[in-house]
Amino acid sequence: MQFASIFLQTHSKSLHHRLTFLRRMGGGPRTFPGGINKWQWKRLHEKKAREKEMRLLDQEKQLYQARVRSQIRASVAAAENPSSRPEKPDQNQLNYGPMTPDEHIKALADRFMKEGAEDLWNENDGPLKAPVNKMGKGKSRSLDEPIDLKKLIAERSSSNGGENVQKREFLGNVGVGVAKPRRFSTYEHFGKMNNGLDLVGNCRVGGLIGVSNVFNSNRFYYVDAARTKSKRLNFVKIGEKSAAKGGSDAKRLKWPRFRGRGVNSDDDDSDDNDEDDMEMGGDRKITGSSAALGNYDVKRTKRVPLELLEDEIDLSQEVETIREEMRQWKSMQEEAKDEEESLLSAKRFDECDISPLTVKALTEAGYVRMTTVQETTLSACLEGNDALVKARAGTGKSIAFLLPAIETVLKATSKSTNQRVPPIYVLILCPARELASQIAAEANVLLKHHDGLGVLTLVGGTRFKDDQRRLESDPCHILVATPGRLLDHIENKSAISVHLMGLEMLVLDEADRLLDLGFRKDMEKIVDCLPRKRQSLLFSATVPKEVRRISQLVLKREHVYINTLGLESVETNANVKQFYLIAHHDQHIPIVHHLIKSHISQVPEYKIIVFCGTAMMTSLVFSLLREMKLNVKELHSRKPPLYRARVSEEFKDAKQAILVTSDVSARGLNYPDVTLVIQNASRLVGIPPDRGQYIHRLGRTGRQGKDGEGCLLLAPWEQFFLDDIKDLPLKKLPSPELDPDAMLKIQEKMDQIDTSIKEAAYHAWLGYYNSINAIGRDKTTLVELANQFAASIGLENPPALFRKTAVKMGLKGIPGIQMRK
Ligand SMILES: Nc1ncnc2c1ncn2[C@@H]1O[C@H](COP(=O)(O)OP(=O)(O)OP(=O)(O)O)[C@@H](O)[C@H]1O
Repeated sequence: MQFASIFLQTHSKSLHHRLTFLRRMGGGPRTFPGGINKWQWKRLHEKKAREKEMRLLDQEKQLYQARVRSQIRASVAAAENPSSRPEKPDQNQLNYGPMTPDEHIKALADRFMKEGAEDLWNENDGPLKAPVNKMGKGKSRSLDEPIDLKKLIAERSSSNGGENVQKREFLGNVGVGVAKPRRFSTYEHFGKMNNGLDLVGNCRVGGLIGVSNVFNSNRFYYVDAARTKSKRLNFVKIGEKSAAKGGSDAKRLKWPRFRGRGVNSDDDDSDDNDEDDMEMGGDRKITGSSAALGNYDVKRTKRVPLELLEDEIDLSQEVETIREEMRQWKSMQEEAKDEEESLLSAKRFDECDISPLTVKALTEAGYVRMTTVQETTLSACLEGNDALVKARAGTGKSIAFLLPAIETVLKATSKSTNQRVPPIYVLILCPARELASQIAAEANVLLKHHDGLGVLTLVGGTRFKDDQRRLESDPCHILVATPGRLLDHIENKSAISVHLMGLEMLVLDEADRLLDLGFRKDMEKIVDCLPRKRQSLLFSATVPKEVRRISQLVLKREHVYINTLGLESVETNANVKQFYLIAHHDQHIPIVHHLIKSHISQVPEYKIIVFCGTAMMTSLVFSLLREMKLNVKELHSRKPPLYRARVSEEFKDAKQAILVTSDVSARGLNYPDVTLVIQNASRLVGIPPDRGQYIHRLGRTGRQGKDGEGCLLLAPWEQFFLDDIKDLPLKKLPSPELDPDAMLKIQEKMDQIDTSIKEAAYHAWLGYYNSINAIGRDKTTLVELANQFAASIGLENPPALFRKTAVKMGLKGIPGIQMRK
């Protein structure tokens, strides 16, 4: 101890000197994390700052490209139809049309501008106002006329930039000929430089000071002051900059394009000379030094001149792509117009070879001219041919088969003598009760003046005995039935088989549905009981190849195939705008709610149908939307027949209503003036089982040439379905911004919904997804999906429930679940 104290006394002074010396020479104490010295620390952070800078430059480049594209788009669109789109759409309203240039740019900015670069975007951004109005001075430009971007830019510059250049307003501005000056930050500091120049400064990350007319000055300076925790501003004095370069504005700097950091190393030295001296308001001097450790990340990077960027982008290709898009959109619109025109043919009913009494009834019902499908099929059917007819939804197929059906009955009754059992001459089969009732109602309209001819329906949900009584007491010539109930009668040896002995014509409406696996067996049995000598007519909006093959089951070999669509055209109505939206499951219900609300706000006489995968899911979605105080009705197979009939009638007559329904309403039902069809919030609603069903569901809107909209909602893993409908003109919608309050409320309401409804929906969901085999396609296990689904509807203890359900349903071979023996 003593030795130590003597040593300290004698050496303390020199030790102190040595330590001091060491500190000076060695870069100070090791206070930086990781044991690195201050220079390493500085270099590390400079590197990070450079990387960040690169990212921002890249994002800005993409935004620039987007702006150029948008500019072209605006000019082409405006040239074609200056008033076609509003300049600034109402943000609260959902717009299903093509994005305006503004929306397009904003969407791109949202996509690219991440990581602290949000400030590069603000509301003043966006494309020019339709340039043709100013530039073309009223002249309209043709789509094919080449767009001279340079000229366009120069004209913009001269029209709005001249004054700015004189005044030298330093307003941030990126883009080609941007009409409005752009401010890049939410925090802006306006001041006057002591040389009299106006200045807009910036104290947020990504702040950018530019010159308002980029094509005259070519300079951008980047100032990042966010990391300097003090409120100090860091500006680059642009006036000095040009002086330092010894050049006027006319002299361009040869900066390389996005090379390395996007900064010309040649200019780095001169930048140092410029060191950030700037006076604001003539009395405040702001100084920043890049040599100071605290300011290591103060950047004064020159942005790449936009002219150079312009060279880099292959504009001709961009122009061509955009032109092509515009052409497609235009041709779609024209097609929609043609569609409306071509729906009705020139031929009138009174010119046809049909009973004058039928013509009278048609005229009274307001039908004077035939639709295309009616005109095309009538003569072939009257000649007695078997026919397979394909025509778009809502084009009048029902009357197309009812007219020859009535003629058949008239011919048959005129021939027949008094028979003990009055025969049914025409049997019309269709897949759903509501559709059967609708067809019967339409037939009654046409039979109005045909005394003694009658129509009857045989559908499920009614008492068997009642059917029998009606058949006996009220003999009919035309029977409209669903396959299940008709087969019940045939198998129970009711009088129906005898009535059907005299059958002359069999009609299958929605033939592809009746011949698919769900109904095939029933159909085979029914057809076996019918006389072979008959005429058969098959009608549908979709006729897949396999259905054509199976149609031999019903049709004669020498039948005619009438396709009113033409080979090239799509199966959906051109006047229906189709969109799809991909979003995670937990967002689906809020999105459905959002879509409905937006639509209601835009369309006063709205009529919306939301399609769900199963009856129980329909029930769940209905309960939730009702809790959200929406004017909803529910229609699915679990509801009693009278209730179904009432709801269907109410929705038909309603001016404002929302129908949440299962596929019982997907086909044939003619609800007038439906404005929007939503299919499908997959978790809770369910993607359509196939392409055909998508088309039929969509066909509930845009009927008789009217306008309509359809939105398909998919979960990310359900995107495979898009392959099945890739030939249809669907456009992708960006995910909407959901109202957090509404989301919260939906969550609350979901918690209030009865657990039994949720469990039933969950059970139905399992069966549904198992049946459409979605799991195999996506390699996602049903268990995972089931758990996600359960969580999204707030169902507790889903694994146990799943096991129970899986065992009950006999779901085998599903990855991720062990079946108990
Ligand atoms: N010649 C006509 N003139 C005017 N309207 C007609 C004519 N023919 C049918 N309509 C009307 O067109 C609408 C659609 O008819 P219909 O239900 O028969 O279409 P569809 O082709 O069978 O549709 P889906 O494929 O959905 O079953 C109905 O409201 C019907 O009254």
